[in-house]
Amino acid sequence: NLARRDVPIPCNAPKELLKEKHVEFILKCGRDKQSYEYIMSEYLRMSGMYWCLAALDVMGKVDEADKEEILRIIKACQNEDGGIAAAEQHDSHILHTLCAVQVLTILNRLDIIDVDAVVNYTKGLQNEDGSFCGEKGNEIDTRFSLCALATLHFLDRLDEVNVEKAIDYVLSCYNFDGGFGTRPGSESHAGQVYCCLGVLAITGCLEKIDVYRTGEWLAERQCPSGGLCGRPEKLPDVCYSWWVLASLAMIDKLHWINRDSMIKFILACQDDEMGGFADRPGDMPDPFHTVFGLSGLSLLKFEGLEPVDPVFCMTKKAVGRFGFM
Ligand SMILES: COc1ccc(S(=O)(=O)N2Cc3cc(-c4ccc(C=O)o4)ccc3N(Cc3cncn3C)C[C@H]2Cc2ccc(O)cc2)cc1
Ligand SMILES: [Zn+2]
Repeated sequence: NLARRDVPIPCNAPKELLKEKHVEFILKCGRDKQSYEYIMSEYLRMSGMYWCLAALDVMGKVDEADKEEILRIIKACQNEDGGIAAAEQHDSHILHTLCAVQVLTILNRLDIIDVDAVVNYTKGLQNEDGSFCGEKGNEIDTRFSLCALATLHFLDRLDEVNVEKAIDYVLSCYNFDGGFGTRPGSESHAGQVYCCLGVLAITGCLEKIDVYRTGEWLAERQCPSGGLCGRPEKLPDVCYSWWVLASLAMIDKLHWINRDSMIKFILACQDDEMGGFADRPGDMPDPFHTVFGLSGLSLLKFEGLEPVDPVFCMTKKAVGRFGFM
């Protein structure tokens, strides 16, 4: 049917932030190492650590994390090629390399890894046309351009790759509708818009696109429920809230979204028993949707949360660790 698919918000959905429950939910995720979820999510471990730590940081509770255990795992996950893997004995990947660098930036402990080796690994992923692979010789995706440039940004080593070509490649993925896709000519998707705007924000080139056109494409993602979806006809999902809100914040068009209905949708995605956020009201919560729900609320200036940086989905405090910011 032509009516945009949407999700009803149950009348008994949570209407306030259940902060203490979310802290408990996140701390439990890393504690029970025998649980089915923990073992099955090994391929996500490094990313999961970032999603959990970033969620604690937005809530001002980083000190509750087991820092020594986190540092031990990250040290054990740096491979010979300089990259960092999801877990021990896994292959390096730029997604997990960035997550590890983000965790170490939040903890201010970049000293525990071989930074030069990480830079060398990341450089090796750039192709002739300026694009990046996620791992050597594998698929190309604008997501990996953001991961590579964000990694080098935190290591203050952006000059080690061809930034001009990286920008040209991202601009070659800019679509007529104001969105961005995974590769030139690919369909616009909120996640790719977020990654491509992130590359342009890190390199100070946001003026190279039509921010009004892109702002319109982003604002059109809001559904009657207040939720945001990644593409037309997709159901709203709290992680899309982050991709769209962070993208709007980067181009200073956050006010183009209805703030009240957006907050109502995100709060409705909380699980009032276990804590945590699900992708939409009533589904199972997970750390991924929890960090993006909390960070989306923070961008909307919801009280009781630390201000976050829209490009990196980390607190401004953690990102501003460097003098040069
Ligand atoms: C449970 O099914 C999935 C599906 C995809 C993935 S993913 O790694 O390719 N990824 C991130 C992602 C993570 C979770 C999740 C569950 C438990 C944990 C523990 O920390 O994390 C759940 C979903 C998810 N997806 C899939 C998704 C989210 N909303 C709708 N969907 C279909 C996103 C997916 C891609 C991704 C996005 C951002 C990013 O930084 C990394 C990966 C992971 C689990
Ligand atoms: Zn989602």
